[in-house]
Amino acid sequence: MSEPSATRTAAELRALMARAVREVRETNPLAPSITNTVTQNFVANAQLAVGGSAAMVYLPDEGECVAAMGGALYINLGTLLPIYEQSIPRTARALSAAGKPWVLDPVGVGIGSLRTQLIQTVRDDKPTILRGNASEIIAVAELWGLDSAAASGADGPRGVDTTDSVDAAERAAVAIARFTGGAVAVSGATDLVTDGTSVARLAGGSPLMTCITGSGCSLGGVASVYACVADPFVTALTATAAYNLAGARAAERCTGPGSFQVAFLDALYQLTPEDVAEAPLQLTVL
Ligand SMILES: Nc1ncnc2c1ncn2[C@@H]1O[C@H](COP(=O)(O)OP(=O)(O)OP(=O)(O)O)[C@@H](O)[C@H]1O
Ligand SMILES: Cc1ncsc1CCO
Ligand SMILES: [Mg+2]
Repeated sequence: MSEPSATRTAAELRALMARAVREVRETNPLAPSITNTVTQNFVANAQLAVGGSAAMVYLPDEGECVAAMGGALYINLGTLLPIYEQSIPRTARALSAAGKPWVLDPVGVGIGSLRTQLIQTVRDDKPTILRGNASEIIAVAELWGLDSAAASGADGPRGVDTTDSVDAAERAAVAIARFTGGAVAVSGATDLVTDGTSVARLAGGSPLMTCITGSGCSLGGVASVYACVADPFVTALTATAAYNLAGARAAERCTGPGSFQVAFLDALYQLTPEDVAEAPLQLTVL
């Protein structure tokens, strides 16, 4: 994995994004997951489509085992089971102790007490990449005490969906990235990715991505594949750009959500390093 430098230009980042896409296709890295039962199959298929390898587990010792085995891990809180009270903290601790990259998707933060408890428990294990929709990112910044005003003007998640705009989550995202030392990716019509030093806005995708379940979940899974070969900011940018391109292309070839999902996996599979390097990306240094 390459080390991040302080601040990089858009051209430097684009070259590293292309390298990440190429390296994943050449090395087929394993990025195991503890993820929700709704979208598990789609997450695994998206990881395979970009050239990675998937393995989904549930139990505490399995989480620790795959944390040692994989290049990076994906933890998604979408559908919690009682055993996750042990599996998720033990896996996050193992990752943090081993210095392994991992991606956290705090799906549905606010539903029930275990989700809140788990997000608070893994705070100091510092996910390398926090990925979520705008309402989820705002809620995590507040739960972690990083932006006490974050949720004051926010509407909050509605189940697993956002009610807030990506721009409304910028301050929360920057605060989280500065705390973790990693990257935060906020999804929406135009996505926002930050490492706490720079903020990138990436346009593209399709509104059809909100008509199928798991675009966001699988984006997190694909990010964990790129995390096996790239630093956090490059990882989050690469996955986000890949999704925006594949979403836009799939929308041109489909007749509705069902055929969109199939076309989307095909488009992910067909993406080249050059495509990703040329994706829309607007960079601002803070
Ligand atoms: N209106 C839109 N136009 C274009 N792309 C979009 C739009 N809304 C979301 N996307 C894209 O869809 C993907 C998932 O983002 P979204 O914010 O829907 O995630 P999510 O709410 O976590 O999804 P889920 O929890 O269902 O997996 C991202 O790649 C994002 O860029
Ligand atoms: C619909 C749904 N419910 C719990 S997880 C999930 C997948 C999208 O986040
Ligand atoms: Mg989601």
